[in-house]
Amino acid sequence: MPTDISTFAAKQLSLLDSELQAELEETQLLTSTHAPTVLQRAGLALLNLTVSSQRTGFGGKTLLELSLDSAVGSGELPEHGLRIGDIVAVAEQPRGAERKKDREGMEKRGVEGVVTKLQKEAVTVALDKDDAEAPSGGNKLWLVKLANDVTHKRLSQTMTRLQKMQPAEHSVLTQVLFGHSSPTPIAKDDLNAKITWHDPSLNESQQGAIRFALASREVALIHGPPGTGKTHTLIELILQSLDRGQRLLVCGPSNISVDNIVERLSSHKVSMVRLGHPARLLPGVLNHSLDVLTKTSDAATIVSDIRSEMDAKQSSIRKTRNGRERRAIYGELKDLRKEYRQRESRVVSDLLRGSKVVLSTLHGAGGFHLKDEKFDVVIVDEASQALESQCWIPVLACGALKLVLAGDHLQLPPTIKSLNSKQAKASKKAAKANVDEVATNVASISVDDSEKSRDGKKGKEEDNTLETTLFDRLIVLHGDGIKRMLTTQYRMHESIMSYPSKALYGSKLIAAESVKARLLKDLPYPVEDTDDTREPLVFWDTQGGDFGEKTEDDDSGARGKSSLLAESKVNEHEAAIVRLHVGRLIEAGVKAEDIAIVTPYNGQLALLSQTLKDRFPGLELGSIDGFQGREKEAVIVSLVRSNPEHEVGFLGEKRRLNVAMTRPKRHLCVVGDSETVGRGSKFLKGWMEYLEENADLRYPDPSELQEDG
Ligand SMILES: Nc1ncnc2c1ncn2[C@@H]1O[C@H](COP(=O)(O)OP(=O)(O)OP(=O)(O)O)[C@@H](O)[C@H]1O
Repeated sequence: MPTDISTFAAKQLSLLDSELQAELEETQLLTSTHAPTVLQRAGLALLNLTVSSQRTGFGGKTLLELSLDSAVGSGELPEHGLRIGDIVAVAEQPRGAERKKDREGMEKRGVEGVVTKLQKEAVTVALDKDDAEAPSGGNKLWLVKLANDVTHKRLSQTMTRLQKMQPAEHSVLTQVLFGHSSPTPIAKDDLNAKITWHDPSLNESQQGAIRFALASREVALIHGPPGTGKTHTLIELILQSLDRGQRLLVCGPSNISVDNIVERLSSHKVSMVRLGHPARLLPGVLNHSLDVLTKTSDAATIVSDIRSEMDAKQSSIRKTRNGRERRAIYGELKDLRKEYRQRESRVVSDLLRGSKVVLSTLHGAGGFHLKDEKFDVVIVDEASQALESQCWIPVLACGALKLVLAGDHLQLPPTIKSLNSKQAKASKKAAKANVDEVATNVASISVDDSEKSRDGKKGKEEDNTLETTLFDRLIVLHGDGIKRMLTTQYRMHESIMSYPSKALYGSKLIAAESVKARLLKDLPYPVEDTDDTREPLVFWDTQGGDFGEKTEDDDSGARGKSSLLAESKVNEHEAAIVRLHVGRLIEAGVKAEDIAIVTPYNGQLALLSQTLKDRFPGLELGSIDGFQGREKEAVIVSLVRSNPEHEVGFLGEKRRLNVAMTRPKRHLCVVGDSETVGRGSKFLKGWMEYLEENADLRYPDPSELQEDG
């Protein structure tokens, strides 16, 4: 059934609005109810700053470097949670009694900008407005993090554009993406055409996926389960498309996903440009950044001359004696900036025009640089981690004829805040003891909905929600015929892989020869052969013991905003088993940095971190959600839930469990109560049964477990 494009876009717009509201509520709640010092402690503000330098950055923007006022003490900034790309306001620091009132007006009077550089002693902010007068001289300044509505603006612009398009303006690709026409059938000859592979080691399913993507006219999905070489496959697809004279726009939801591709492409001498602020890019990809190329290419001198002139003017502002002098300089800077932009944009468009591959985040593809650029194919990596509206940014920006999405819809989708806050409200009402699931990520209620819609059992209406990704929706719309799955995985021991393969991937996964029997005892450094290091799969079953979970207030004062909302679960006995198991692995010689502990509950994570971080430096501890995309030699999963009601909370989300159980290479140790967990869902029941039959089963002996207070 085709979807009405304008109705779809309108619904997305309203969902995006709720999402923004949820984010604003969270941030405003924090800034309006807490004193600046509290905000600083929570990592959301920096106090007692002064401008240590002012210069011109990419796009002619003013860069303010802020460091601690020397009257305040040592040069290092206090610990903070600011990240590059955060939107902040910089303003004069309010004094004494006026503090609260001043803070309320801060957004109006201060200047806004984006954090572009973080050093131990300074933070650099690129100001948004050209003519914003940077706060200068005299008083101390402070900086506070604001809600980021930039992303939202671009998403809603994109959806508004889609909404307003007349049917005649819809490209063939757009029509296929909404089911108004079917994808052009692929001719057998096209699929079997002779191909000279750049990488002869590609396996059959990878080659098949590339052939399929090359032969598809409008859309192709590459389904890459954990460790199956999705990015590896995309690199070959990019090279093959270039061989066919195509021009490509390659995107991912995060900077790291894009950089990963740039790094791997760079050995192939491809003419490419990476869009995006250099401060957010990996050092290894800087040579391909548009900003850096603009400075280093032959044409760059005409830009750098004028940049030096602007810098000189910027620094002279600080020496001015009155407002008139300052205004005069701002006037001159305005003219210079105009000239600078004209020259810079000539250099930029020459560079872009000469590039066969342009890479950027999905969001970055909506910038002005690509306004007049045309591409044959848009390729999106990690597409099941992106909102549908994000994927439309590159598609609409460059008039693409074809879209290739690579991802795995059976791992976790992007985080949706409005869902969390809805669920927070619902669960607060629903149960006294059961409020914790808001702490981490996606709500299981709605996730179940989207799972059903993937199975095609749900009505069309439910397909249009934020958490339904484009990847999901296209499978429902056009069926499995538009996707190809990669089936050889290069990460996990066969017994670690088997259950997720059977339960989620139609038993199609195959463990590559090189990994299927790898054990910890075979690591390339000395590891003893013990009961633990020769086992790929261990299950510590706590059923029947006195191993109940507890609900805890999360008052750790940690800086994630979620921690301010969360109550969480802990299970001290499980923590003791985890400590015992880690201790044994390390004693056998496994390096701490080769071991990770993951758990879905922040409370459990905090408890484990307290007692293990110092004892075993290098050991990694994290939430399951934060570990997506990663791998380790050994992974210990603490499931936490153990209660007479058989409540499993968000363990019920099989995509979360899938992520947890597919991170390890050689050893997976599960700690949990099979009695509680096994009643959670069909998937969990099956998993417990699989573990009981295939894992090395352990039953905790209380005398061995050392507990921490
Ligand atoms: N054909 C192949 N032959 C041998 N090794 C391969 C092959 N394809 C991929 N690999 C290896 O498998 C690992 C995973 O590859 P890659 O990073 O491309 O996977 P991915 O699917 O993008 O990752 P993720 O599992 O996080 O989605 C890498 O170490 C890669 O070198």
